[in-house]
Formats: sequence, C-alpha cells, structure tokens
Amino acid sequence: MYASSIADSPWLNPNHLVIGHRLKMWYSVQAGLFSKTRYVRAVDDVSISIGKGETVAMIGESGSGKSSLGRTLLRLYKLNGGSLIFDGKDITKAKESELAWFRRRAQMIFQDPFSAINPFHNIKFILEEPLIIHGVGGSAAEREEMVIRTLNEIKLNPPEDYLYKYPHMLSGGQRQRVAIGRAIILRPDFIVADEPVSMLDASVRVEILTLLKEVQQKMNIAFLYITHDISTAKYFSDRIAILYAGKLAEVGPYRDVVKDPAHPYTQALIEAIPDPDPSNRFHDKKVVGGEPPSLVNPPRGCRFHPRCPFAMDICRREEPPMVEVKNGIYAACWLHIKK
Ligand SMILES: Nc1ncnc2c1ncn2[C@@H]1O[C@H](COP(=O)(O)OP(=O)(O)OP(=O)(O)O)[C@@H](O)[C@H]1O
Repeated sequence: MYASSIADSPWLNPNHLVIGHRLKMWYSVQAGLFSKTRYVRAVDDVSISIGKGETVAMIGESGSGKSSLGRTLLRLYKLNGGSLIFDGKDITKAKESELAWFRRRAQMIFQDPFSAINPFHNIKFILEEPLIIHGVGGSAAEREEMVIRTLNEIKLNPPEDYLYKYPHMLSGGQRQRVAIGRAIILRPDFIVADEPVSMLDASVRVEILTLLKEVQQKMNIAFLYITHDISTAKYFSDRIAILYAGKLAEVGPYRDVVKDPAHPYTQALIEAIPDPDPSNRFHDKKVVGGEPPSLVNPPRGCRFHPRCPFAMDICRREEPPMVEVKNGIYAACWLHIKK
C-alpha cells in the first residue's frame, strides 16, 4: 500500500508495523520577545521502520536526536514533515482524540524510573492505572489478576509482597521493573525504551536488559531500544540504526554492522567500545574527536564532515544519500558512492 511512496527509502519495509518516512521534527526556540524563531532540527529527514516482534537499537551521541525520534514515532510531537504509519494506518496528522487505540498499543519506557512512576501511589495502583485509563480489564478483581500476572512477568515475586509497597521502598532496578510492567500490562505491539538502564547500577543493567528482551520476545513486541552505549545493543540485536546530528548515518543487521561498519561515525563508535581484555587496556583507541554540530545551524554537506578523518571536498558541499553498501546495510557516506 505504501510501497510506492516509500520506494525512495529501500531500507523501509512496507509490511512493517511502524513506518516513519522522511520524518522531520524541529523544535522552535525563541531567544527573546522580538528575536526570530530558530529551529533545532532534532529529527531531520529520517526514515525508519520496525517490524512486528523486531528489535531495533538506535545509537548515537548525546544530542543526536534519539529521544526526539523515539517520541516522534510515538506521535508525541507534531511532525514538521514526513509521514508516520502504524499498522497500516496513517497517523501523521491524527488528532489526539483519534489516537486512543494507538496510545494503548504503543508505550514508552523512560530512562529515569523515578520520574516515570508516581511516588505517592502504591505499586498496585501504578500498574492498574493504564488499565483504568484505557478501560481494559473489566472488574476490579480482573484488573488485580492482571496486575499480579504482570508482577510475575517482571519478576517481582511473590507479587503479594509488592502490591502495597510504594516506589521509595524499592531499589532502582525494581522501580525500573515496575515501569516496564506499566508499559507491558496493556499488551502493546510497540515499545520505545529510551536509555532504560543508563541510570541504573552496572550490576543490575544486564538483568533489566535481559528482562526487556524476554518480555519483548514473549509478547512479540516491535521494540526501539535507544542508547548512547553501542555495547549494550547486543541484547537487542535484530537491527541497529546509527543517528548523527538528526540524520540517519547507517542502518542494517546488528551483527553485520558491528562486524564491518560502513560509516566512519559507526566505525568510531565501535572503536570506542572498551575492550574487556585487560591486556589490550593500554592500546590506543580511535575515539572520534570534536563535538557534534549545532542542530540550529548544522554544517553543509555531510553533517559528520568536520569530524571525519576521511572527509573529501564533496562531503563539505553535498549531503550524501543513503545507499546500500552491502547486503542490507545502508549508509549515508560519500566514500561508498561511486561518482
Ligand atoms: N524541548 C526542546 N526544545 C528545544 N530543543 C530541544 C528540546 N529537546 C531536545 N532539544 C534539542 O534537540 C536535539 C536532540 O535532542 P535529543 O534529546 O533528542 O537527543 P538525544 O540523542 O536523545 O540526546 P540525549 O542522549 O542527551 O538525551 C539536541 O540538540 C537538544 O538540545
């Protein structure tokens, strides 16, 4: 149905559950009453799709637009351009009053479990609230059953011990489990998890990532895992998308991209992963120098060119299109474009 309109972005799959085509989401900022409105081009012509039950890891430095893109895919912002399709329906311009069905099927898990759950409510209410808001579950007894099932799923056992606890009585990891429970209790088809472990102790990170993967697989959820830490992406490994300064730099199967990255920025991110082998600890790592550019006034041509060790004249002049570099890996880099 959308095949013709998305044909310019062949890494999109028209059968996917979530399709964002040439998305633009710019924040408008005004410095003073009489100054001109400026735009932060946080998502600037990005196309991405996620299939049912598929996990896509979205990687990029701080400020590259990952959160903005995740929220754009959840239609939490108005788009400045492009289109958003969910389960075959165009929701680009849908009014909030027309999105109740989508709000039920698409959920978000935030970085900070403190901010995501109300400290004055007990765990039973925190988990029950989405059911009440969306009119799911019927009677109070049925809802309680669903809450208990969810507590089992997020491995807060025995559930009865947690029902009447308050968030401050739980550890950071347990609170993040509750936030995950709140996201899955409605049995969503799509979850955006925005840096879900970056505020947790290293010791509980893997536990939470393993839990996320387990519920994602069990419930066949289309999953966007947002992180600045490419090494944690191995837990969510179907495909990987690299974002740089509001633009897609590379997308492809996780294993293939990590083994042989096409874009110099992806190469730098992979080079910077700490080596677990202590004997390699003092070997030089090629960490990409410089700072990401301003998104109010991004550089002409390729946005990565001021930091790219391979920058050529054309990179300073023209924006590179995304091209297929090899079997399913697409990258936006002039090094891979035959002129
Ligand atoms: N509400 C806002 N108003 C104006 N600019 C914003 C707003 N939110 C984010 N930005 C800007 O948009 C750009 C992208 O931010 P975003 O938070 O999406 O990036 P990110 O990759 O998720 O970074 P981080 O990992 O630090 O959260 C940044 O330049 C940021 O300063």
